[in-house]
Amino acid sequence: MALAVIGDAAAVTQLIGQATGLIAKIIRAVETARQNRVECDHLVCRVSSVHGVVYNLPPYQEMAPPLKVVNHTLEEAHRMVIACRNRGAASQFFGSRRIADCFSQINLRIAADVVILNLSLCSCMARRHSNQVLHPVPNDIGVPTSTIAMAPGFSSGSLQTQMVVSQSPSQVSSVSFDNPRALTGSEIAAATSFAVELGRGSSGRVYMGRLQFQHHGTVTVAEVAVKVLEKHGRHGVEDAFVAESNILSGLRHDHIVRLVGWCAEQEYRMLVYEHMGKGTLRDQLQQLGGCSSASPVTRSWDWETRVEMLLAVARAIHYMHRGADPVVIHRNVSSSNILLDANWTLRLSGFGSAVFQAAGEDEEHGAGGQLVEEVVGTRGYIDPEYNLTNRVNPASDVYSFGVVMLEALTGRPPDVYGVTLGLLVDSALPIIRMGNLREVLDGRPSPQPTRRQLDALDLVAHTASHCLWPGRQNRLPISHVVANLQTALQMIRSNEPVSWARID
Ligand SMILES: Nc1ncnc2c1ncn2[C@@H]1O[C@H](COP(=O)(O)OP(=O)(O)OP(=O)(O)O)[C@@H](O)[C@H]1O
Repeated sequence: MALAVIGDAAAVTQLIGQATGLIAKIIRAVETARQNRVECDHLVCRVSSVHGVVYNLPPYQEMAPPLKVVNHTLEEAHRMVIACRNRGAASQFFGSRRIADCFSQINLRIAADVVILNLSLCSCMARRHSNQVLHPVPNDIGVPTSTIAMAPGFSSGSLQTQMVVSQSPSQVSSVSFDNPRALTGSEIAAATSFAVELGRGSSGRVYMGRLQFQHHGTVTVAEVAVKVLEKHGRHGVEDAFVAESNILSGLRHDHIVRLVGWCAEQEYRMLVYEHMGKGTLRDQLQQLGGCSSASPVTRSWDWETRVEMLLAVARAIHYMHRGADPVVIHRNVSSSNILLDANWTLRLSGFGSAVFQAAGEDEEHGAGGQLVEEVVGTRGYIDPEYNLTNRVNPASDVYSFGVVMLEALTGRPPDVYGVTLGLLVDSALPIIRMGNLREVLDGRPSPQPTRRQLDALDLVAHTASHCLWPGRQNRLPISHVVANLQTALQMIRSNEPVSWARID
């Protein structure tokens, strides 16, 4: 009898738990549905403001590229609104979280497009008044009187700027890699028309430009990449800007991308880097982008080249962890953040999520790590321990680099493998750990690898496997990774047998 009463009580407690869970779910869904309406209202506001800007644009040919991007985004916004209007109330309610995300994404994209439209106009005007200097300046009421008529409802906190044309001759002083410096809006406007997009990342879009460089007294004009930071999800523009300008301007290494300067005028935050003309390591491994059949890398994209490139990245990471003061943790090492310049020199980039190691956190592979507010990084590369605990340390970069090594060995992307969707680490690593490297080895560099190549690649695979332990105290220190890759390269290059010891 007593047992039956206890049984009934447990069942009732379970039902109460279920009911409160459901109530919480419903409240959350109603809140999201309400938020959707707010996002929808924002969309209407943004779209009408874009209308105001676009309607009054001068019909300059240079404005075509940013206008095409705006039109593309507007078409998507239109499709979304139609889809949303045609969905039944019930399906809107149940899919409300997804709808909220889509609306907020499209709002951010429209905002970013308008920034680019304004910057392009600044740049275009600067070119048309080549002996005049243009400064984007804030306007009390946000209405740019001279060039762009404002849409009703735009406030001074909006993305609009006013063009002020001063009569002094345009004087863009040179830049140098040795001394990255603050650049003015007019210098950026003279450097790029924002017409050629080089790529997009989680913190912004990157455009082609040209700047005058000074090196040992010689002045040359060279291509640069201008990144316009934009608000994206929870990542603040300011955080990415401060991280990248502060951290990158202090780093000097042959295999780390070089910052030329930065611009922080009003709401604009821009970073200027040397131009890396041959795309990303990911593109190269996938034979995309700048990887034409005529490319020397494609033709000689053999095992020696791959190991050489891995060694270059490992040296860059070693410098951040052991040579830089304070130590820098990149937090987003991936093959898309490894870029190649016109001479095929490889450099690590994407420092928007990097952090300085906090004082006292000097254990490279300790169980701890510094607590960060948000886990950032790229799917497929994130250290599982950091993902679980929000604590990051240099061993998190070692893990991500382990994934890059797997990509170089298998030629596969980090998050799709074979017929099933999944992470490369989960599918390829167990095979490698069972000693069957050849089953997953990329066949493109050499269909029949030599004995010496196989031995060297075995060492690379062994090293990758020791970077990829879930527990960070078991992972190899980056100095051991560098030593093993050096040995592997020596083995591939040498005609003589190389005596070597792998370092675990
Ligand atoms: N210096 C450069 N030269 C040429 N192209 C570049 C350069 N920097 C970035 N890009 C291109 O722009 C893309 C995005 O850049 P980047 O990775 O720096 O952006 P991000 O917002 O920091 O990205 P994430 O944080 O997602 O790594 C790159 O994948 C590359 O295609």
